[in-house]
Amino acid sequence: MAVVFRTCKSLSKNAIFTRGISSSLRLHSQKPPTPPEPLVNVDVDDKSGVAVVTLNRPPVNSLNTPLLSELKNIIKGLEDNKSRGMILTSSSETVFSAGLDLMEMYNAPKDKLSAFWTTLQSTWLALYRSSFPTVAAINGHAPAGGCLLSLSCEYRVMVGPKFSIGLNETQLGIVAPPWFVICMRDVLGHRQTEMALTSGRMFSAPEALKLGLIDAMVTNKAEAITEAQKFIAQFAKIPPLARKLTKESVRQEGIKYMEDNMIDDLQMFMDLVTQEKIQKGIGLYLASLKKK
Ligand SMILES: CC/C=C\CC/C=C/CC(=O)SCCNC(=O)CCNC(=O)[C@H](O)C(C)(C)COP(=O)(O)OP(=O)(O)OC[C@H]1O[C@@H](n2cnc3c(N)ncnc32)[C@H](O)[C@@H]1OP(=O)(O)O
Repeated sequence: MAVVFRTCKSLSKNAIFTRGISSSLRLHSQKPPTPPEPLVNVDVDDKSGVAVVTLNRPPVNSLNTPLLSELKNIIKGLEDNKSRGMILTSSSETVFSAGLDLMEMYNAPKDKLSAFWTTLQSTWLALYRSSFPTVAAINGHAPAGGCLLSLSCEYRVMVGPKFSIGLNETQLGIVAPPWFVICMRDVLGHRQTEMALTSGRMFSAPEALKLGLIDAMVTNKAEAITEAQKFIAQFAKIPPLARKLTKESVRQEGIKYMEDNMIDDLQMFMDLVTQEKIQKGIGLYLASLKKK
């Protein structure tokens, strides 16, 4: 495996300016700080050209603006490099992603909320319409936004039996936006989507397999990656342009929905998330998670 690019912008400045007592600017030298761990890692296999993209925001890979931005940049980089495929997974041993970072939505100023949602929209669109084959290797729990990322890929392999997956928004008193619904309907069909979404049900991996919410269940991450590689390998002889255009055609409803409704969708989110009772609900939910 060769690392092609890392998205972490290292804090390479080794000097800072501070304002002293005399108000004059002084230059202090200091040791270069250790660069923070990238929020998303990418490793491309030299032989197959397939990228393993690993969410890396402990403890639960909750999706905040910087992580989503990094993910979007990586997908764009893979597009530019005519990637042969992407496997999305997690560095955690128990959580694929806990979904949207609730801290980003709690007591946040409007400009931050807006930047958060628009980053989510564009990252989702980049993943959903990506030209290369995509597989989620779901090696842990995948509630809400974690499930959305998985549904946006073309194939889902999940480590089971103990992890769970689903769009649980209604259980939290919030509403899954229409593009979340489209993503689930793409995979489950109308009736099962209605049943799953109205109850906000989380499915164990075996239940998800039976329903078709995931395509395969394995017992560990290494097997998940191997299965994902096998899925992608079947496209080796399919002309990439024909594949890309066909995927776009099949996914046209979701793509068009987002392209035509970005602003309305943002407005819907802002109207909902800024309501007092929603804020109270998010606060209580966060407190219940921390109390566990
Ligand atoms: C109004 C909005 C309108 C429209 C938006 C609709 C779309 C929403 C989509 C979403 O994605 S909303 C997010 C929904 N996510 C969840 O319900 C998942 C909540 N988390 C869990 O169920 C569990 O954390 C887990 C099963 C994923 C993992 O369990 P475990 O390994 O036991 O970890 P902990 O629960 O102890 O969590 C560790 C740590 O992380 C914090 N945390 C967990 N999830 C989130 C999150 N989504 N956002 C922010 N922070 C989260 C948790 O509070 C713990 O914090 P500590 O400070 O105690 O370490």
